[in-house]
Amino acid sequence: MKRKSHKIGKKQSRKMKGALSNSTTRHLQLQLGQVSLIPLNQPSSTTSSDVSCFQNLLDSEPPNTSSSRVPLTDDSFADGRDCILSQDFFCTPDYITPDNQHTLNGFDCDMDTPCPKSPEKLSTTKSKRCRPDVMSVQPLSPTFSGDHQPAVELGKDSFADEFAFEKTIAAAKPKGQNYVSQSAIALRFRVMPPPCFRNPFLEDVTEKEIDPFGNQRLKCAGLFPAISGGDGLSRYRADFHEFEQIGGGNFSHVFKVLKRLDGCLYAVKRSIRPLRLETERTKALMEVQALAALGLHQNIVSYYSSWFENEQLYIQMELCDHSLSIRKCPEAFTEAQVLDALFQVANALQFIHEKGMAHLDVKPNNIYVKGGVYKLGDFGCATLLDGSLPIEEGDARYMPQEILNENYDHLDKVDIFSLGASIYELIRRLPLPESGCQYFNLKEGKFPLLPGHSLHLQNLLKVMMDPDPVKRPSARELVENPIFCKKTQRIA
Ligand SMILES: Nc1ncnc2c1ncn2[C@@H]1O[C@H](COP(=O)(O)OP(=O)(O)OP(=O)(O)O)[C@@H](O)[C@H]1O
Ligand SMILES: [Mg+2]
Repeated sequence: MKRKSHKIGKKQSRKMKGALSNSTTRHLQLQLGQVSLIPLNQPSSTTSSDVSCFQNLLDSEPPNTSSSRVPLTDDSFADGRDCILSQDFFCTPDYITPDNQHTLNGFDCDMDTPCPKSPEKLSTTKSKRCRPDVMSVQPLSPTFSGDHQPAVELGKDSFADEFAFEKTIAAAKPKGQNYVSQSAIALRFRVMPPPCFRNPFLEDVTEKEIDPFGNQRLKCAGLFPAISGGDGLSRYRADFHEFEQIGGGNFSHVFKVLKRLDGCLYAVKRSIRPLRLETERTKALMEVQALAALGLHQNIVSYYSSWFENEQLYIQMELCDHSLSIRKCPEAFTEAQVLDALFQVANALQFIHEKGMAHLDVKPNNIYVKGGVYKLGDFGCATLLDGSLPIEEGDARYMPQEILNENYDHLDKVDIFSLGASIYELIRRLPLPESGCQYFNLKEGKFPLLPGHSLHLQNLLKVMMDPDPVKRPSARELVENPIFCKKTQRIA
């Protein structure tokens, strides 16, 4: 059985809902739509309800253009009180999601491609406008100096409404009454940056280069937990619109999401159980660190970003169509399809092994397909070939006997065995046995004939699953096998 100590438990839902008064709603809509302004005399204890309101607005259906706008006579802006940027808002991105973005309307978006085309540039974009007499604050900009260049371009409709709205605010509000306090700026740029982790998969980087604040941070015990959603706002909810759950393993749920800011589809993987202990977080981070250290390869699922929230790890990845699990891919593979999958995953393994890493959890569930391209994912068991990192083997059904016996001398050949076992399963369309005679036969590379498939392929699978790791081909040798000759000629 798979042993991944960092990924167990049940999903914890933390939706903050709160009752909204009309004025608070308008106020928060304004925060979402324009700038973050909280009256100075509003007690800081209102933070949690503000958060709830903010969350509610994010969770709610996108309002239509006309009703989503803040009434032009909003009291909080007309009364001329001093305003300060909300503390909460410093911890969350400030941008304006186009009204139609949730449904992808207005985007020339092919749902099959991970990056739908951006909307065509409109002649009037918010970023081009100069608004000298309107206070404009961009919490994400490096300074709050009043440079009136919003970072986000808006659609035409949004633009017209926003413009009318801003004009009214400008008229209603006496000049010089708004300011951004120094303490607010300090909050935005927290005194200490969050911790930097050493990536164990990357060599030749000194500790100092990685974390120049390391010494100071020693004095700040307790900072580490603060990265787990300490401010109560959800980066996931703020940055992404969730469509549906597309997968779930023993330890994570995977969702198809739209990133609000760039309008592209991604997969976000969230650990099911909160990672309360530092050791758990460090272990979970290894998946991210392995992906990040590997870099790009067409047969490896691309990694974009990751963060902790509510003590759960979120990993933003390239969205693929589905995995090769029997459930998702029930039809039998032809020999040509099998060779295609074998060749492409072998390429991924060659890349991984040449970077000094082993995957250690190769199986159909962890091989994804995207437009005919096979991609290896789930690096939760990845480790270094030299044995300098802890080793946790993946699903025992796909593991060779030596690793189950804790012989870690040929970790690259573990992946070769697992790939052979995965291809065997793909051909048979039956789950591999978990115990019994057949289970042990497979560990010795013994399996019945595979009707409809060439002897060349069957012999290759047998040698990939040889009980002696030394006799198994390396990933490079596999890729160079003459069985793929036609294929490589085609690619060349
Ligand atoms: N980038 C992706 N695109 C599409 N589907 C994905 C992606 N990543 C994961 N999935 C789906 O989610 C499932 C679970 O993902 P993953 O294997 O990474 O989670 P896990 O909890 O580590 O699983 P395991 O039980 O294998 O340890 C996959 O089998 C696949 O169906
Ligand atoms: Mg998996």
